[in-house]
Amino acid sequence: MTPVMRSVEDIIALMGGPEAVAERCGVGTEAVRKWRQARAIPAKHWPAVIAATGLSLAELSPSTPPSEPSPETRMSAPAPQTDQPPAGATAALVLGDGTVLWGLGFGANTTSTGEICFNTGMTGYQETLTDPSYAGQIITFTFPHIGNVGANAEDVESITPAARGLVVKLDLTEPANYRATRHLDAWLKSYGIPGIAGIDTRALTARIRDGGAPNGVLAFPADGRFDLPALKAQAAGWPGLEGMDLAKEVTCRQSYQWSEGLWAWGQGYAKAPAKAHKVVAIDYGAKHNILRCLADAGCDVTVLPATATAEEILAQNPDGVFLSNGPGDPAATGVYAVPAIQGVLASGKPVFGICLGHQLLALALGGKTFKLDRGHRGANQPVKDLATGRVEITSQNHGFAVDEKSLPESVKVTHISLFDGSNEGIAATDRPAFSVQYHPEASPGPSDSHYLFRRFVEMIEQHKAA
Ligand SMILES: NC(=O)CC[C@H](N)C(=O)O
Repeated sequence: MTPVMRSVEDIIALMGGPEAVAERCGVGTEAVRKWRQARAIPAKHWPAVIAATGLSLAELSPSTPPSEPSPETRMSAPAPQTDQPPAGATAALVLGDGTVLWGLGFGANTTSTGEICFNTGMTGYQETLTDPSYAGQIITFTFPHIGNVGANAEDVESITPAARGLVVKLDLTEPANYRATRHLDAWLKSYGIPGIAGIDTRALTARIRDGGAPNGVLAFPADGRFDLPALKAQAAGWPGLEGMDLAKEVTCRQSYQWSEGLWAWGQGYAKAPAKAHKVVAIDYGAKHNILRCLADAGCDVTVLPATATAEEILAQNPDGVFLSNGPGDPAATGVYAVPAIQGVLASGKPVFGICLGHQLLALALGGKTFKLDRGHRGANQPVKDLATGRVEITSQNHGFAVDEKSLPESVKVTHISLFDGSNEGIAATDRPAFSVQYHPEASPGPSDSHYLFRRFVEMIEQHKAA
């Protein structure tokens, strides 16, 4: 793997377009067309490119996604020396296999370790960064303009962001939005989160697509010194998300009441309407907008820590129990969460789960989960409702999934992903319990699936009436 700094398209644009490139390199435009197709410029032309752009050698190593190289135009020269920071580089993303990607640091001067995933959302980076399900992960944003609307105090999904870092293509610009109260850089610094810009995020995403999400280290040292052997060892030595219970790190320490409703243009967050039903929400790393959606649907929400036992949950005498989203491996969190959920199911109370809550419900009902080769993260993921045939565009963020083959007869599949056919929803046929893998609360993303909160409340109403 070669380091990734500039894409071929970027280099061509910098040089003034394909004709200019052909002229500077002394080739025909057909050759340039082939380079674009192969996403690589033959090494013998690099001196001409360096002369025309003023870029350093290390910045000129176009990525070559493993699945798409065209053999005749593939780079033939040895990869440039990556262990020396190119001029101007202030941060490094070091992958578990020793690959070093250099870039410009922003946010906090620190070093952080995690799984490098990618998110395809074009909006809502602040909500994404504050989604507790990103604990243990460094997020690569495929959308290049991250930071352009700054940061504010409203678009947050938790009190303290759990994401370990962010990787972006373009350097952060000044915020241009009337709601911005801070620069994203200052906001990240205040939470100790490092970022790196100048990375060819398309190539990094193609790499994750082809080889799975690597573990890595994002280093933005204040003194500009990189101990690469130590960083490589740190990246290679990180155990990975499988088997990791991260819910216990992000859950609330004690129970609390939630009363904020949904956000409206010009009004901010509403006071929740009259509360008809008492719902206990188990916080495995709950996004605030889920709690807002429950409150908006008429639920009086009491939030309990992830480790709450069935007795503690049922002692609240809830009309329904909600299982939240959260980070890490569901099987690891399931060690203590599954017995609690099974106790709740045995009581016959309605249960609704989202994302990690969906996976934990599946485990509690006798199913299994596994790590996906390619996680789903973005705000535009199509899901099919098998009962109606309708397609919902959904917000998603998960790296594990429910194994449909493992589900007992008493559990039916209700939703599937139209991207890869993986499971997106289940319902028990013998009790009032259902869940979805995606995020009906959006934030960020579309609100096609808000009806699920209504469905939960209807289930509670039916159960109360019975
Ligand atoms: N958003 C979530 O709840 C994520 C669930 C789980 N941590 C996964 O990655 O699959």
